[in-house]
Amino acid sequence: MVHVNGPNKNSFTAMASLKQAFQSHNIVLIGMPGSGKTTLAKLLSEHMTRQVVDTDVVITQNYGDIPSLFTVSEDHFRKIETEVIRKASLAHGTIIATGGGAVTRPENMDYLARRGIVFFIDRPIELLYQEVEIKDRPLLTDNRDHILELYNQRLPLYRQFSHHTINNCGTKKEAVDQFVAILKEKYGLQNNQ
Ligand SMILES: Nc1ncnc2c1ncn2[C@@H]1O[C@H](COP(=O)(O)OP(=O)(O)OP(=O)(O)O)[C@@H](O)[C@H]1O
Ligand SMILES: O=C(O)C1=C[C@@H](O)[C@@H](O)[C@H](O)C1
Ligand SMILES: [Mg+2]
Repeated sequence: MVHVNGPNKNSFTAMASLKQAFQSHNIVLIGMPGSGKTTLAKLLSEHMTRQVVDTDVVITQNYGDIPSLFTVSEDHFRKIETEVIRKASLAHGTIIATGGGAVTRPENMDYLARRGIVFFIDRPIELLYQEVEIKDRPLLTDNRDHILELYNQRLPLYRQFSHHTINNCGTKKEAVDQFVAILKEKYGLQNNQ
């Protein structure tokens, strides 16, 4: 029996078998803009042959580019994001990469945790400064120091809403290895299934 810390703890214990439970669950990545959610979701999907849904990509494809949606208002973007997250959360066995601000609306995290194992991608702030591409991230374009403010505001939320943390301070492969180790140890991942 697997004990999972955090929200929506017991869907695993209720399922007939661990394997069945694991295969029906989504793997959800949350974390700061530029922390590596999109990148690691793709690498993990190659490793596990699961599909990726990247909510920022779905938004862009269906509603237009993110900076333009923010031009209407942040609330306009957030409503769209919530609807995209709601739909993405209905999937089974998918890897869901979220936008950095998904944690700012608790209903998003409710949807994602219903059948999601939620991983916080924790990338040190110095590395976010170095690598984050601010052009497509409207909340960061006016002032790079805003990253620190967002980090301080959101860190407690990323912790609160995640079941596990990936310390993305080494190579991308090391980060993927951390996912695999947790999925094997806690959820019975075998042969990448
Ligand atoms: N472990 C790592 N080593 C080197 N570069 C990394 C690592 N993790 C992420 N990066 C780089 O950081 C940048 C941002 O990553 P990515 O776009 O995946 O972030 P994100 O969390 O999806 O951001 P957003 O919330 O804005 O969508 C990319 O250039 C990616 O290659
Ligand atoms: O941190 C945020 O609030 C955001 C991060 C990006 O992934 C996009 O979802 C959008 O730019 C908002
Ligand atoms: Mg992304």
